Amino acid sequence: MACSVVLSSPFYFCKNFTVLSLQSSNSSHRTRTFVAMQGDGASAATKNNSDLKIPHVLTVAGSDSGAGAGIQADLKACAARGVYCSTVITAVTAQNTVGVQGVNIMPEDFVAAQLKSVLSDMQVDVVKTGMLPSTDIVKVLHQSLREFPVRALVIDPVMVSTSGDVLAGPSIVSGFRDILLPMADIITPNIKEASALLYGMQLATVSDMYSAAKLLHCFGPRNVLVKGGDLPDSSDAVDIFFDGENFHELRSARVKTRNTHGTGCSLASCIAAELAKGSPMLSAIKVAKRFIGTALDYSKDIVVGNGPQGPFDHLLRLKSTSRNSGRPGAFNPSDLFLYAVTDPRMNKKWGHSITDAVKAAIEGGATIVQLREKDVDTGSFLEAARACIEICRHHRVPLLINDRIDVALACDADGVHVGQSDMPVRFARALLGPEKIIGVSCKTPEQAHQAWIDGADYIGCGGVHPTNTKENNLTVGLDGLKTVCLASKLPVVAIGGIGISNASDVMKIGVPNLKGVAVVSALFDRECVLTETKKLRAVLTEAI
Ligand SMILES: Nc1ncnc2c1ncn2[C@@H]1O[C@H](COP(=O)(O)OP(=O)(O)OP(=O)(O)O)[C@@H](O)[C@H]1O
Ligand SMILES: Cc1ncc(CO)c(N)n1
Ligand SMILES: [Mg+2]
Repeated sequence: MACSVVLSSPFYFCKNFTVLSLQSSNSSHRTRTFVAMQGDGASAATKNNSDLKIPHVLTVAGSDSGAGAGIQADLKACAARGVYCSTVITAVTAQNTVGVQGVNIMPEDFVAAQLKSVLSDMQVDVVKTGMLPSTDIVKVLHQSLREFPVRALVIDPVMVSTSGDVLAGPSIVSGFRDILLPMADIITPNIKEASALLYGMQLATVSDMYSAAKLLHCFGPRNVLVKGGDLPDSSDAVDIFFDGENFHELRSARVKTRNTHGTGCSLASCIAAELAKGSPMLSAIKVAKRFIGTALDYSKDIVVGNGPQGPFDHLLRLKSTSRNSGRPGAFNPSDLFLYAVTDPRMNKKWGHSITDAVKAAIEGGATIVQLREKDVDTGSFLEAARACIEICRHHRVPLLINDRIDVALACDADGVHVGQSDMPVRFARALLGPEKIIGVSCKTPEQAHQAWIDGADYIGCGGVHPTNTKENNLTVGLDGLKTVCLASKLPVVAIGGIGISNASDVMKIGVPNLKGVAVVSALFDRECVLTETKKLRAVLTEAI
């Protein structure tokens, strides 16, 4: 097969290469796979309670000691997508953000043993392959899949790492082409891999990617996704999908980051995960691509390692430092010391914008801010919250939202404060996740106990004294406050009718988990919020 023929005419190449024989061997395999798939599904339903079955991807790939790509990326991607992932390790690489320092290939009989262990026992839905470093391993995989058919096969024909290190030598290319591609439901080569599979065809443009996708389809996979992450001079991340009939050009904004190591492995694993959940191919690809883009964006500034290409964060937990600069991190009970609660009527009365009021309170010494924008429409509340969050992040002061979980989520606030008749804490926790701060108003030891059980971070106890910000509010007095503090396993902030004149008495009740006072009028129903906050701060500092 001459290279020049491939390069000069894709169509001619398809018609004249071994396409017909590939397709016929392919379709016979397909039939087997399909029949097996039907049987597999039926037996799964009779053997097990299928409702309890978790979607299962088996990855057959190499280990990356740096954990950005390979088996480790596959595990993280599947975990992030809510799918069980088992692993057959084909090679162990010594690898970091600089490159690949060593490769130790597993003996093929031990790869076979791993495959048998997993496939004979567990109900694997989808097999995804990554680094397959020898033709013998490719053959072993082929044999295992014939013995234990699965619903779908995703082949990521890993050959060269982005650092330029060879992960599967040129001898593997024919193994991919002749053995695996005809079995595949989808193949996901990057530009270099597509080129290698196509005998060195140059891929420099999106139009070349279209040609490559069509040519690769001739080798027998049902679907082809040519990934353009490494396409030079492209402001978008463009991938070309071809299902044998139609093309889809999938574009997303290219995230400016060094942390793209493992995008290919992760994309293929996400596709496998979505297929395992039952998605059709194109939706699986779209979900997977969006997931990679989000994860890259989320972790674009994290720094792991000193080399040119770092890993990204699949679990969206290691937050980008630029986006979250100033984010206060885990809840610190001492943040309750001077707790400022906003009030739109007071701001209106004194001609203060919400942002000016919040800024002044923080500059005066407030240690946490709660936006309590009653009777304000949702759009305006969100707008105010987004503006305030910038100020709070800048000063490393947590911002909480009163009542509105949706607003807190939309503006990525640090948490919420809920009342006894608002969203119950356990539901708020389920919606907000483990890291957001949740405070709840409590008047009794029973409520304080429940708050602890439900997963709140602090309680607000009051009204300690009568207040005009809450009508018909039962006051608990200093004694009631003390009783609740003693019963509470959570830190407490006192609220209700507290100001410069009585804050000291409140703090002096002498219970260690009373961490501070929350105030509305004492700061915001004043002409100069900055001055009043400074004065209150001085009183509180004096009292402890
Ligand atoms: N900077 C980026 N911003 C957004 N998406 C990207 C970026 N880089 C890659 N992608 C996307 O990530 C997916 C993987 O593509 P890529 O071409 O990087 O694979 P790969 O080279 O096999 O990856 P690997 O680094 O694991 O070898 C594709 O959907 C691609 O469009
Ligand atoms: C083990 C392994 N598999 C795949 C890749 C491709 O990113 C890599 N760098 N390392
Ligand atoms: Mg790449």
